[in-house]
Amino acid sequence: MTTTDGTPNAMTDEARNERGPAMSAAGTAERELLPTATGAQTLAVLGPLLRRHRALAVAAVTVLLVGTGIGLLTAPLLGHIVDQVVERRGADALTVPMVLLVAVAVGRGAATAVGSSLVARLGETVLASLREQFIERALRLPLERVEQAGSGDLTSRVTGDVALIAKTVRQALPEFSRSAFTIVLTLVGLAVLDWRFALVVLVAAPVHYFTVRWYMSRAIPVYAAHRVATGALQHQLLDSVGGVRTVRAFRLGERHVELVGRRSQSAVDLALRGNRLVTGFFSRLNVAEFLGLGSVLVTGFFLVDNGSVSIGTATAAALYFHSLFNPLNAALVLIDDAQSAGASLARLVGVSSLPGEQEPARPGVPADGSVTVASLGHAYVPGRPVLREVDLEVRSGERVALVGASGAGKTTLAKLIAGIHRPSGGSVALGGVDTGALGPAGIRRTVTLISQEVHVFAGPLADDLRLARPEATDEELRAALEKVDALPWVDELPDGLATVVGEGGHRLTVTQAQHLALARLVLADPPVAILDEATADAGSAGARTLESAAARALEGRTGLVVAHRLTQAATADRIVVLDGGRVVETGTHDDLVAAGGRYATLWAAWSDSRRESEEPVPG
Ligand SMILES: Nc1ncnc2c1ncn2[C@@H]1O[C@H](COP(=O)(O)OP(=O)(O)OP(=O)(O)O)[C@@H](O)[C@H]1O
Repeated sequence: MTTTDGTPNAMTDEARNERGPAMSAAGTAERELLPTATGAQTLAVLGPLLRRHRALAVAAVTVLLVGTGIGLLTAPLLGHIVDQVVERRGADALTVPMVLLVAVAVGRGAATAVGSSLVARLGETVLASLREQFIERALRLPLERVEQAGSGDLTSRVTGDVALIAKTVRQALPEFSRSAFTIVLTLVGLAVLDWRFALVVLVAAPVHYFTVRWYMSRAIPVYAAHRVATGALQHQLLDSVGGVRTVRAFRLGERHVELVGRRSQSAVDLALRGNRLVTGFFSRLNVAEFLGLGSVLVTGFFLVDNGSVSIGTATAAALYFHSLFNPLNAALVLIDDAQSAGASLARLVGVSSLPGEQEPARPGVPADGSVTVASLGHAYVPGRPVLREVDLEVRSGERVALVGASGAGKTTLAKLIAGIHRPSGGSVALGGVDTGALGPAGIRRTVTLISQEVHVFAGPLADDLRLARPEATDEELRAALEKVDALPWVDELPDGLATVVGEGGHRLTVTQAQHLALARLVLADPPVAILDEATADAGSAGARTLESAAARALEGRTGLVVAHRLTQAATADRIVVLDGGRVVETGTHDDLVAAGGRYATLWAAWSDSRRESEEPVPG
């Protein structure tokens, strides 16, 4: 199905969820969050992405290695200078090593800058591919799955997790690579000076090893739990703030404050636990530094004493070890960032590896615009059906109004026909083909649903319209707008079709946004269109304008209209009345009024309310 408003329907359903106190109180409590990938699954997704950029990866590693190698010359050069001074060789003997020191600094700086930027580029490129993969899959997730998890879970992955990985890729990854190379090459440099130096440096290694193990075993679950807690908190905030009217109406304020407080407390507790771990981690690293440097100095003393090495070499060894402090600490601290980024990455990959919509091998082709609903039933919550045994036959080109009290199941029926939800029972066929055999893409081509919450995408108005038909010319866009009576106001916009609308642009009224949705419907030109409350929210004058626009947009196609304004029902070919999830009446307006049943009661109430507001009642 297509919603011409293009809104991921999660928001629509948030609004629906908002309605009942039952959900507000309990619905957020037990959500089945979207999955998080295991380490192996994450690597399995990252591997091919990295392989695609092998040349860039090799170039980045080579340049960084060269830069680090050049930097390692600093310590021996300083050691050489110390030897020259000890041997009282005079100032001239220092010229060459000094010039070399400057050359080493410049060479190392240049190579490190180029290498870091190559690593960052590699990281950004891989992240971009991963993000595209994630968004592509997220948009194709079955709506039920997103609803089960709560839209906050998906939103926090798209925003928080992606931002965290991006930050790590930009800042931590280049530094981590530099540090790792420096550590390895410095150890090699120590061994070249004298193998005994390399050996004693390893005294500190067990402390490092156990510190990292101690930290990782505690930090991984804490970070993973922290991200989950933040997702849950974000969802709770969306629920409580987004549903503020319902919360107030049902006096659920205290309950919601308590829920937000509880979720917020659990996020804070986990953050504090993370902080305590970091402090413990650094104290242990200081012990390792003390042990390592002490060992190198004592070894240097004995080696110089027995004449095995010069004072300059011992100095170089001490400088080497000292120069390990920064990269070692940086690399270990970055493990912290890597942990968080790893947890976020696993959450992205978890969504990317969910099964998406399945297209049938040979999708069927609808013969016409007819809609056949047979024994249709649906329950959002198992055991609580909201539609039962609904049978409905809509002829191609017919206009049917769905009428009923609030909660009768009109929107649910509309969504099941549009393929947004999969029915719990029964079947829907479009143009004689079962929706299962049509597949998601086939359903999208056949039905367009316009819901009340029309989303106007930020950008030029023409682009917004072309979402429905990308290849449409400006003339076709204008014709579609004219058909739904929107051309006059579009022509009056500062830049006409090129006017930037939506977030940050020209603000459209509710009626104008609905006009756009109807124009998109005309452009998409599906054989079946469903208008769900499309005119309900526009105020009386706006609603009348939209009613005639909607009637024109439905010309030449099958139209199902969820009619809150019964004037829309009165002009339909047929009216289907729903009550408690069942079809209780079907017929024309005149027949149903004459029958004196459910519809006649609704019509009488509607007419009374209209008379009170002194609007002419048709029919
Ligand atoms: N996403 C959802 N999750 C759980 N229950 C839902 C969901 N959407 C709707 N419901 C419930 O299903 C029932 C039918 O709702 P539906 O929106 O289909 O009725 P409606 O006739 O369109 O109502 P209205 O005229 O108020 O829009 C209601 O009890 C509603 O609370």
